[in-house]
Amino acid sequence: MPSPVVVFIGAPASGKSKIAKRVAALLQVPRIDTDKVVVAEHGPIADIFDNSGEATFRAYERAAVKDALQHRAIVSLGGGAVLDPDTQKDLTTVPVVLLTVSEEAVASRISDPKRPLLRDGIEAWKKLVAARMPIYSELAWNTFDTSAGDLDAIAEDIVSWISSGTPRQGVSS
Ligand SMILES: Nc1ncnc2c1ncn2[C@@H]1O[C@H](COP(=O)(O)OP(=O)(O)O)[C@@H](O)[C@H]1O
Ligand SMILES: O=C(O)C1=C[C@@H](OP(=O)(O)O)[C@@H](O)[C@H](O)C1
Ligand SMILES: [Mg+2]
Repeated sequence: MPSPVVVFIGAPASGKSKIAKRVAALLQVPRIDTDKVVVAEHGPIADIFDNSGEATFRAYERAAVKDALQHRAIVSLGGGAVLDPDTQKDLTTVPVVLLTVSEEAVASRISDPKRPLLRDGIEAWKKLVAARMPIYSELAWNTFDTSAGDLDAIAEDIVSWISSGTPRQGVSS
């Protein structure tokens, strides 16, 4: 069965969707963003949370992740997708890139109302990230920080790592 070239995980607004798009373009491989799949199938994420609740969103998300992981693609997950135990299990066998971002750098990126879990702003982001970091770190084969530097340069660094055979480097401090 085909499997992803690389899967992006990490905090909301760490740059997963944007960087995955650039990496896919550089490598000329299809890109699948699981949030985009959920939106195409079920409508805006904020509406799903408001009308049906987070559990329903997570079920839609898990279905999108399960399908995405069966394609040879660059895959970007939503920040909370790794909370699902089956997704954690699935991610043990594919190259996983963790994107990180500092609290200072992310502050200006999270005003977008599309993320219902961040309606309380930076404090909500900090809590989410602190709770999830053990899972992110456990799954990551390599980590790239997006706090500084432009998106194209970060994407090029990630492509170099992929081209070198995705060696496991763990989480940089
Ligand atoms: N290195 C960066 N420099 C500047 N802006 C960035 C950088 N990385 C991400 N962003 C911005 O942060 C926002 C969130 O990016 P996105 O790819 O949607 O993150 P995620 O998918 O991780 O939530 C976007 O507006 C994007 O342009
Ligand atoms: O962190 C989360 O739980 C979420 C992150 C979002 O994706 P991004 O990480 O791409 O912003 C999106 O899946 C949803 O709003 C929930
Ligand atoms: Mg995204």
